[in-house]
Order: sequence, then C-alpha cells, then structure tokens
Amino acid sequence: MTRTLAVLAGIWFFASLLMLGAAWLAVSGGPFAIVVLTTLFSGLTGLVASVWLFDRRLLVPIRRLADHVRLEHDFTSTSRQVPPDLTSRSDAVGLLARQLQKLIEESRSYNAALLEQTLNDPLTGLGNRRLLESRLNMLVPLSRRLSCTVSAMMIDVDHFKAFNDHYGHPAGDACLVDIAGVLRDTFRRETDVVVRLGGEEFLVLLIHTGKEEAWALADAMRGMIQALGLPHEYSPVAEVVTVSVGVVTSPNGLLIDIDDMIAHADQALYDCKAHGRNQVAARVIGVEQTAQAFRPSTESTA
Ligand SMILES: Nc1nc2c(ncn2[C@@H]2O[C@H](COP(=O)(O)OP(=O)(O)OP(=O)(O)O)[C@@H](O)[C@H]2O)c(=O)[nH]1
Repeated sequence: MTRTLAVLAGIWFFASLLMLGAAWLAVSGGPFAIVVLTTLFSGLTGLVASVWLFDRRLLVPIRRLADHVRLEHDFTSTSRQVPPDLTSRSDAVGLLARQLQKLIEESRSYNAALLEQTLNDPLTGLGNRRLLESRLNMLVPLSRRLSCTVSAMMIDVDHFKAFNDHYGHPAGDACLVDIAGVLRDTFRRETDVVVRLGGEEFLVLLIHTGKEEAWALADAMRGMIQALGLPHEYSPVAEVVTVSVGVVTSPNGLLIDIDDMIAHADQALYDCKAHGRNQVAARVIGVEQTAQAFRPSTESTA
C-alpha cells in the first residue's frame, strides 16, 4: 500500500512540474500551449486513475492472498477459508483464489493422512509408539503441574506365538484387531493413551488414575478379552485367548519418565507371567520407587 502511495505521490510530483511548465507555456505561448496543457492534464489524470485501479483490483487482492497463505503456513491447525469476496470473483484473481483454496484443502487432507500414518498402527488403528511420545510431551508436564497420579499398563497376549503357529498369521492379526477393539472400548477418556507398542504388546497410559482404579480397569479389560472367546487350543492357560497385564502407578506425578514407567510395567507383567498369566499385577512407585503390590486377578474377583 505504501509503495503504491509513493508511486502516486511521484506521479503527482512530476505532474505538478509539468503543469507548471505548461502554465508557463500558456502564459507565454497562447492557444497551442493551452491544448498541450489540457492533454497533459487529462493524460496524467488517466495515469493516476489507472495506477489506483491496478492497485485496488489486482495488487491488494494478491497481497491478501499472500497473507492468507502466510497465515495458513504459520497456523496450520486453524482451518480458514480464502476470503469469499476473492473466490467469488470471475476474473483471473478469482481463478487464482479458487485454485489456492483447492490446493490448501488438498494439502490439509494430505497432511492429516500423513499424520495419521505416522502416529497410528496400521493393523489395529490404535496409536503407535510415536503417538505415545507426542502425547507424553503434553501430558507429562500437565500431570507434573497438577501433581496427579499416572498409571500405565502393559498388556501382552498369552502364548501368542502358539496362536500364530497354529491358526496362522492372518488369524493372529485378526486376534490383535479384536483385542485392540476391547482396549478402545475400555479406555475412552480423551486423556487415555492407548497404543500398540509392537507385536502382541499394548500400552495404556491413564492420567489422574490411581492404582485401585487402574487395577480394576485392567482386570475388567482382561475379563472382556477372555469373554471374546477367541479359541486358543494350544494355550496352557485357557481354551480361549487371554492377556496378562502389568500395571504401574506413579502417585502425585512423581515419576514422569515413560521409560521408567514402561520398565516397571514390564516388571509387573513379568510377575504376572511368573504367576501363571491371564491376570493383572500392579505396582506402585513412590519417592523411594520400591513399594510393590501384587494381586492376582483371581483374588480380586473372588
Ligand atoms: N499375527 C501377528 N503376529 C505377530 C505380530 N507381531 C508379532 N507377532 C508374533 O507374536 C509372537 C510373540 O511371541 P512371543 O514373544 O514368544 O510371546 P508369546 O508366545 O505370546 O509368549 P508369552 O508372551 O510369554 O505368553 C511371535 O510369534 C510373533 O511372530 C503381528 O503384527 N501379527
């Protein structure tokens, strides 16, 4: 805008000089000079009007489109439309605005699909380790600030190798998908993080959830997976697919290192397996990080 004003001021400045010259001609040169003066005046007025129109109709809209692209780039998460007064124009600017809007929409959906691919496990549709990390970046400082309890559970399918070997890999995949469905149904809070870590291992992270609640949820989920009744003829644990769950709770946001959480949940899972699988083992980590509780599910449901 300032550049256009400068151009206009420049034109006016030279126009004034010319007018002065022409006026001098008129005084000293008679009617011919008046014709020159009028022609100059109308020519310059036309030039100024053209520059003004060019700015209003072309440069300003193009600058607005450029601003829109810059905002789109800076705040990709905010969905906004190219100004409708530009997209509705029937000239080249309108065409440019419509093409730009189309391009932005395509790039948005492409980015969303890419993000989905990088954060999700393609088999089960649950999150993956990367999603876990990105959520933790948000949840860990939050839980620390609010001093809230965090629980994590590691879920492992019992004798899954035997299942795969006997029923085949595709059946194994279908089994993992069914288990993921139960996890999705059980852990529904917006802050719950449910991911497949890899193979037949899943991890659930629950914010503001104490040991008792986490244990109860884990055991309910374990029961639901058993209730799916997926035959597992070769399992020494049960006739159907079962899972073992290691739960670890870090009270008052004391433990914020997810690797530590996973290591402790793994240890609890190991306890589970040592006690015969198809159950839940829970640990609590305090300041001293030593307190441990193991409670086979059979005890709690008895
Ligand atoms: N179908 C299928 N199988 C997988 C996938 N990822 C890993 N596995 C299989 O999961 C099995 C895991 O076996 P193990 O680690 O020995 O565990 P397990 O047999 O469940 O034994 P426990 O955990 O001790 O009860 C292996 O046979 C892997 O091939 C997958 O994406 N799909």
